[in-house]
Amino acid sequence: MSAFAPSSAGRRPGLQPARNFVLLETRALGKTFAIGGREIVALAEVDLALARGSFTVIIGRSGCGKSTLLRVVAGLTEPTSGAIRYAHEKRPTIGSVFQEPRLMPWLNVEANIAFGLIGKLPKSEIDDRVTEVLDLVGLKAFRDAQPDQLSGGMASRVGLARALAMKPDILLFDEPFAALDAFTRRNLQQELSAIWRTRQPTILFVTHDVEEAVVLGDVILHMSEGRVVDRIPVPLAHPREPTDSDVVSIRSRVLQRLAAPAAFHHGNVVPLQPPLSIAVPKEKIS
Ligand SMILES: Nc1ncnc2c1ncn2[C@@H]1O[C@H](COP(=O)(O)OP(=O)(O)OP(=O)(O)O)[C@@H](O)[C@H]1O
Repeated sequence: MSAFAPSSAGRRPGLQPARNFVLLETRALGKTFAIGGREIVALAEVDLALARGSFTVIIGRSGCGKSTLLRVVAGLTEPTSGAIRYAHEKRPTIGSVFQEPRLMPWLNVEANIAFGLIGKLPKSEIDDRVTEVLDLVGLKAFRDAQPDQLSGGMASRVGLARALAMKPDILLFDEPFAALDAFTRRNLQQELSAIWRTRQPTILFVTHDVEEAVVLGDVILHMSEGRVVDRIPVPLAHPREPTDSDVVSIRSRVLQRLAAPAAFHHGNVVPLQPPLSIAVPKEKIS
C-alpha cells in the first residue's frame, strides 16, 4: 500500500495525534469467529495508529480481543472487515514475543536466536547479531545452554533476544512477563525499557497489569468488547520506577478511567494532566 500522511488528531481513541510518522494504521478493523453456529465478535471496529518508535500498551479485560488484534496486526489471522495500512509499499516486518518463549528444546540458545536468520544473512552477520542481542538481554554466558537449563526469566530473555535479532520494524508483545515472579518481571521491564530507549523499536504490548502499562508505555489503549474505548497518554520521562510518585498517581488515574471508560468514548479523549515537574520527552507522542 502506498505511503500515507499521519492521521489527524484522534478521531477515535485508538488513533493518536499527527506528530510522529505513522508506521501502521488500522481502520475499523473487525474479526468475527464462528463457534458452534454462534458468531463471536472478537474485534468490533478497532482504530489503531502506531507511530514509529512509539511504545503502545493495550490493556483490557480477558476476552476483549487483545490477542486477536495482535494476531491480525502480525498477519497471522485475516481480518473480517476493515483495513490495515502501512507507511511504505512493503508491510513492515513484525516480531512477536509471547508469554511462553516457545523455544525449540532441541536447539541451544544461540541456535534458537539464529533460527529465523538462517538463509537470510551470512553466517558471520548472524553470529554478530546473536552476540549483540545476547548482550542486550544479559545472557552472553548462556550462548551454548539448552532451553531446559534456563530459568523462566532467562527463557523469556531468549524469546526477547530472538525477536530483537530479526530487527523487525514492529515488536508485538502478548503478556510476555505474566508468568514470571515479581522480581524477574521488574528486571525484564527495566531491560525492555532500556532496549526501547536505545534502539527505539515500535512496540505494541499487551498486559493485564496497569502498573506495567504505566511504567513502560507512552500511550495506553483500553480495549473493551473488541474496541479501543480510551486512549491515555503517559507523558513521563524514562526510565520509570513503579514507586515514582508520578507513576503512582497516573496508575491510580488510569484505574479510575478503566472503571468508567464511557466518558472518554469516541474521540472525547481527555489527556491526563501530569504534574508540572514532569519532563515530557521530545519526539514522543503527547
Ligand atoms: N481461534 C478462535 N476461534 C474462535 N474464537 C476465538 C478464537 N480466538 C479468539 N476467539 C474469541 O475471540 C474473543 C477474543 O479473544 P482474545 O484471545 O483476543 O481475547 P484477549 O483479550 O486476548 O483475552 P485474554 O486477556 O484472556 O488473553 C474471545 O471471545 C475468544 O473466545
